[in-house]
Amino acid sequence: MSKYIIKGGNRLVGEVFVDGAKNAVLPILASTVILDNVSTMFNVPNLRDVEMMIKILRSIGCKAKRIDNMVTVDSRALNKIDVPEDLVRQMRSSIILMGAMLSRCGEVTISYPGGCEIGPRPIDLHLKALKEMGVSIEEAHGFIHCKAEELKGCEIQLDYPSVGATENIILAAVRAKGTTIIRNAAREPELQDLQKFLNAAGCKVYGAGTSVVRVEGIENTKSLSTVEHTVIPDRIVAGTYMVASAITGGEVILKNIEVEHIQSIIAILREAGCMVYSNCTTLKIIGPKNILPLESVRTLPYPGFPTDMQAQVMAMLTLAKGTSVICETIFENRFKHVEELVRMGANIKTIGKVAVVKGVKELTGANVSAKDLRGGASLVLAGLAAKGVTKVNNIYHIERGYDDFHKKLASLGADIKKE
Ligand SMILES: CC(=O)N[C@H]1[C@@H](OP(=O)(O)OP(=O)(O)OC[C@H]2O[C@@H](n3ccc(=O)[nH]c3=O)[C@H](O)[C@@H]2O)O[C@H](CO)[C@@H](O)[C@@H]1O
Ligand SMILES: C=C(OP(=O)(O)O)C(=O)O
Repeated sequence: MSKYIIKGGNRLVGEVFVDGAKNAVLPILASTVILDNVSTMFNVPNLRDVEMMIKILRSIGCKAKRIDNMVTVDSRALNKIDVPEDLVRQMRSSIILMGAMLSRCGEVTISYPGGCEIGPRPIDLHLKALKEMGVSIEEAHGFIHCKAEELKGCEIQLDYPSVGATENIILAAVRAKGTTIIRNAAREPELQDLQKFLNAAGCKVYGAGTSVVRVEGIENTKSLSTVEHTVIPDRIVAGTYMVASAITGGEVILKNIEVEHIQSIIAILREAGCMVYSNCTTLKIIGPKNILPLESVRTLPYPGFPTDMQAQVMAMLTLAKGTSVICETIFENRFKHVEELVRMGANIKTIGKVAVVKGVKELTGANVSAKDLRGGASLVLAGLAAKGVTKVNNIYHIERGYDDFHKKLASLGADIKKE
């Protein structure tokens, strides 16, 4: 199994291009099945999860082709309603095919999804909403069979602004009879990108990015057209390179960002002493001489500070001049990186949802293991600043979400290689 070998201590300097967002392109790829047409996506990152979604689409009869960062999906020949279990179990986003397939075929059999093990990740909100839309659901032997004679638009009040549930409901609703209103919808930017893609094809989705989304169902698919869509930049990848600059006292320029999407990350990094200058699509971040501790970092649904940046910011705070407190409110078990950071000399104590990080003078290189995607990225960041050599094992987790991570870090001056 591959690993990253990092010799820490280099200050990162230079420019890095931020690729398209994994969490935007995955639901968009799933939604191509609804259109019964040809869709072309640009700025598609080369990631394990994206390749998995493309494999799933092919397995149900779609034709999908990648040329560099452009992916074309022709969903006209879709001919199966069973989504293969081995592929579905490899990532979380596969569950979004439930809404998409219901829209296209009125029926789907799918297993429970996989993805990062960051706590229990139920799909009760997805299923409850689909039932309200007239879907009958049978669960047995780890499979979910959904069928709807007719999908009915309705008013759905989500108990929690779940990203995946909001996406699934939107996709089920675009071809339902009547109008669907989702209240307490997730407001993440990836939902706005999904809306943009769907509406470019002729769907009628309004309000994505706010907590009330309205979808007017289209009964005749003949009115849907082919789409060309450029995926939004990945705000979490951007945040990760920002921390790479911060933790090494570096000076990094990020190209292809959407500054509005990363305001909460910018705020946290400024509080930690970084200098950040930006316009809409480019940002420069200069790491501080001394990282300042943060009294309270709390992960929250967008526009709050993202849970997907918690581990990376924790890596940075292990070297702060003082004690920081991090509260993880989204996932129940998203501190698996802590014991690995401790191996590198970090001083971190966790009690339930809270981690207390006492800054240490230096981290030391160690043999560590990625347990999930962002936790894995945090170990690489820690390795960039640590004294000596860090080996990060199980990097297949990291490759789910970062395109050419080691090459991009190396181009900024990091001493990192993949073996
Ligand atoms: C592919 C993708 O886009 N993944 C992102 C998405 O995951 P995902 O869509 O899985 O995250 P959700 O917003 O659904 O989950 C947030 C919280 O709600 C809970 N929940 C969710 C659904 C449900 O039916 N019942 C329930 O209890 C989850 O267990 C979790 O505690 O949003 C998360 C929160 O920003 C991010 O960390 C993930 O990177
Ligand atoms: C948790 C993540 O992804 P997923 O929801 O696909 O597991 C993530 O991107 O950090």
